[in-house]
Amino acid sequence: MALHRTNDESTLISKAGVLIEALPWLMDYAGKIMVIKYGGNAMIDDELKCAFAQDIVFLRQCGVKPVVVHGGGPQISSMLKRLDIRSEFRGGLRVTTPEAMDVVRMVLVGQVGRELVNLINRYAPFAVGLSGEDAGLFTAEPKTIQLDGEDIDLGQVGDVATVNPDAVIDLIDAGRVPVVATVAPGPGDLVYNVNADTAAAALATALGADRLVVLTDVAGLYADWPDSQSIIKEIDSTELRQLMPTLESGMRPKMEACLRAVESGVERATIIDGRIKHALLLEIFTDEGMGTMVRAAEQIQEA
Ligand SMILES: Nc1ncnc2c1ncn2[C@@H]1O[C@H](COP(=O)(O)OP(=O)(O)O)[C@@H](O)[C@H]1O
Ligand SMILES: CC(=O)N[C@@H](CCC(=O)OP(=O)(O)O)C(=O)O
Repeated sequence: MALHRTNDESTLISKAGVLIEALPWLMDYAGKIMVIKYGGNAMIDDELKCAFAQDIVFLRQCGVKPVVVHGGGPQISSMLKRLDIRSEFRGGLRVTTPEAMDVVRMVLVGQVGRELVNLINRYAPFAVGLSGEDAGLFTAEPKTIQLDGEDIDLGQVGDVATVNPDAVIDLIDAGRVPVVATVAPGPGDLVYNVNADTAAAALATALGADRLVVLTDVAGLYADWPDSQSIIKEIDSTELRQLMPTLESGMRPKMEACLRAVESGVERATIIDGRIKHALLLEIFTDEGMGTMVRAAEQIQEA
């Protein structure tokens, strides 16, 4: 025999309220492709990683088609340190020597990707890991940047040159959840290190995804970093373009990626705080949402 634990009526009503609040969002997003970028800085501990995996399974069970693109910057840095290989960031990107590239590939594909696949598959056999090297998913072209008017050589760092999303679409159609690591083949028979935000935006565009959601380690985009009063709730692409030169470090490739995505047809790109448990579900299924949402200026005018 099992007895009911007594819950007062208001607790029960508020539980039902949470479910009902999700209803319009469930109806809106069923059948839609959502690219979710999981940054290495948001993979703080096992509990958070498990909660992320649960959120992905939850989305999939609700009929959403989630595609995970993962980072792993801090995990790469710690392995490079253990192996005594020097690495530095310029303009938010890791200068990648051939020696460092072996480590990037090993950590992203063989460690971070594998772990996420296993966490999701604890619930149901949905997740399949792949990288830009699989089935021609991405090709890379060497990335160059300018800092203070100077050309910077980033080594084996790539931008996405082409995307062939067929393998990802096959997996989605089979009810799977693709989990993508962002290394990609490019010129000179080399493999390139592609920033995960950049790759997520390119994949979201190629898939015609409805949404790009980026989990990171801040509450959102700050207009005046690090003034905590300056977190932006919503910004359009024109305003973001103006803010771009003021952005520092990892936020620059991230916001560039969001800009590219919304200007290429992704309806919304959102930056959320992945340090909060179940941030993804809170963003997708609550009216309030989380973090900073970017939309194309033209789209807001049309609405
Ligand atoms: N304007 C800004 N708003 C928010 N964060 C910023 C801003 N400028 C710089 N940052 C930094 O960018 C970091 C996020 O980028 P990054 O470390 O590359 O994250 P991830 O590993 O999730 O890709 C934040 O932790 C913060 O230190
Ligand atoms: C070129 C470049 O910087 N590549 C990144 C790839 C991983 C990544 O983007 O991870 P996060 O999302 O956790 O930052 C790196 O080597 O760290």
